[in-house]
Amino acid sequence: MPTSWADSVAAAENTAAGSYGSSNSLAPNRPTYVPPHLRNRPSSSEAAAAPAPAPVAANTGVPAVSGGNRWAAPRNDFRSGGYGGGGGGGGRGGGGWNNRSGGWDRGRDREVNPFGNDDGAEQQFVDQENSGINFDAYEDIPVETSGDNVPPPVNTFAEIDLGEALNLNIRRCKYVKPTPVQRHAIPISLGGRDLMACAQTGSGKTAAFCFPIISGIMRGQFGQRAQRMPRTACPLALILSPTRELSCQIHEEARKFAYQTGVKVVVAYGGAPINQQLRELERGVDILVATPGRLVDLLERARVSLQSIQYLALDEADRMLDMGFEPQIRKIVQQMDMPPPGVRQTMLFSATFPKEIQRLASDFLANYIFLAVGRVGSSTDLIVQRVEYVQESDKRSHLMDLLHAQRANGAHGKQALTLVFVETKKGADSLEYWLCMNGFPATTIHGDRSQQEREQALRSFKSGNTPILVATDVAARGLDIPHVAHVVNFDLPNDIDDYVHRIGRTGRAGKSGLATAFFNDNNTSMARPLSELMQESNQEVPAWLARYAARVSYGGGKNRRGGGGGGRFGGRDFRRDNNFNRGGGDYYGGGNTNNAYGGAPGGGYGGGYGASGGYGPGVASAWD
Ligand SMILES: Nc1ncnc2c1ncn2[C@@H]1O[C@H](COP(=O)(O)OP(=O)(O)OP(=O)(O)O)[C@@H](O)[C@H]1O
Repeated sequence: MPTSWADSVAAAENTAAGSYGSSNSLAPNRPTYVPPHLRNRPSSSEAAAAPAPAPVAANTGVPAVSGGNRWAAPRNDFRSGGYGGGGGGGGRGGGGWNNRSGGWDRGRDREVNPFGNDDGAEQQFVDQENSGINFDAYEDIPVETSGDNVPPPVNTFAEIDLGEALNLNIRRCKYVKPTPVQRHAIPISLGGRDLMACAQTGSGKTAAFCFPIISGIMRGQFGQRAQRMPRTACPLALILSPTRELSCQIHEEARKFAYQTGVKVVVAYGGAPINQQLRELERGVDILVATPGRLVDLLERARVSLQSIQYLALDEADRMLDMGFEPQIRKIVQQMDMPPPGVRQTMLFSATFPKEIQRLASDFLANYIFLAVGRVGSSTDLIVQRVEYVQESDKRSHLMDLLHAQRANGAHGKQALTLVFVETKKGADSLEYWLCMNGFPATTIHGDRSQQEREQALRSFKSGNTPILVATDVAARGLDIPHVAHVVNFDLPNDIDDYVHRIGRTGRAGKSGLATAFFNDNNTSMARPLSELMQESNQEVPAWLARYAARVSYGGGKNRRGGGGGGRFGGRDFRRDNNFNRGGGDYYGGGNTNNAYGGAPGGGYGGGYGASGGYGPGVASAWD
């Protein structure tokens, strides 16, 4: 039985044409390429697998925050003194609200409304859910926490005292209830605890680290910000991310969450004129969102000092700590003037967290809580994953085939937004050119394009003007592009974690999505991790891929799963490994698992949360 429209096409091809002629006996017996106009259409039920883009929802208008609020005092009213004492985040969680101005119209600066027009009544967004979010998809999601005295999760935003202005912005965003990672991570961070959090792509991690930071700054308990030099900016929070586009996106999101809270968010990233960013910084910054390279530049010019940092968040933390970025991150976090772990609060977030990276990351954390949201070692079930055996020389025509079928099945013959990942920058350019020549409006994003071109490409893709975006891994992580219907791995990555992030550009925020990968003999090292990942996320693994997976031995390396590799998101806290549990549990103070997938009976949440220390080292809690 065909399992996708592409399989249906393949089935039709099988009857219409000969075999691929591959000499490899493992390769599936596939016909030669037949142009789409010569083929039968796939069956209609399966054709629906490539969802059409929904209309883009416009932002609602935003009324001004009304009434005298608690943040009516002028900004920069930090109490004098050090870090608020207590170390280890002590004193962060409690206390009242400091007076901060709602909106930061100091001097020349007026806060621009990030929600767009101000013409809507509040009721308009209060009653509305964020369109298209399928919360049911998250209801049964397993959650695992480990560490000392894990604060209990919340079920609603109302249960958390985030502050009136931030709550209003949450409603403006139409977030009705917190996603699972938010339910757990926000109370942990508000409790002043360091956190390593692992949750699926598209599950709302950005808000999970932004809300506690904004709320904490609104409380304003951090004392006077010492300024060594008049032109040196001293942010209270630093959010680092690996790509310029992701930093921009986090900045946009954080500006919405911080609107009229008095908390100012500034972004700094490479490839854009530094002078403009310097001017922004001079006007004041509470939260700095940055890429590591540009930040190092600003630090070396002494235009930014990290001495007042209270919150450090690393988004895509495993990427930030892998070989490419680690030296820069160590320089920023350990060799400049940032307060040490235990004084600042540190939050690490990603959808993937290999154990070796967890080990590295623990240098940056103090007595942290590990949080895993999602079934252990799984990809999100919301993404339908297909793998097709395609020889290198057939990839273009095969892609064309997919795009034709997708267009034919799309609403009003429109092309659904399709993100095509390739390995090289040259490959991206040449595929883009070829697609355009063949009547498929495409654009490209990769490291050889100017920042202006990259941003323009992203805009053009998002708007649907060029519904096909050919990208290198620069677009693999974090980008939240609404209505991406299909991710095509034209060239498979060499690392299964990269695959997880790439396909995560679709199927976001509870929506469904489709991911197709082209596999051939150049990708044999991916056969096993790919088939395991597909199995774990309830996908059908083609028999030929299972054969490859069974034959190919893979002796370690990044794709090794289980033990050293650490699995996909939902991976386990590396402190639970035997090595780290010996000697009385310095690292690991307990584990709580809240999950529908079996496990040891007994226990439960109650015992794990008490101040008396939770579960003993290495003892897994009950699964609810
Ligand atoms: N509580 C919520 N209710 C409704 N929508 C939400 C909520 N939280 C986040 N979202 C939306 O979900 C989408 C995905 O969120 P986000 O980009 O933070 O995911 P992520 O977990 O960081 O993904 P990735 O791993 O790919 O970086 C965004 O469009 C965001 O606005």
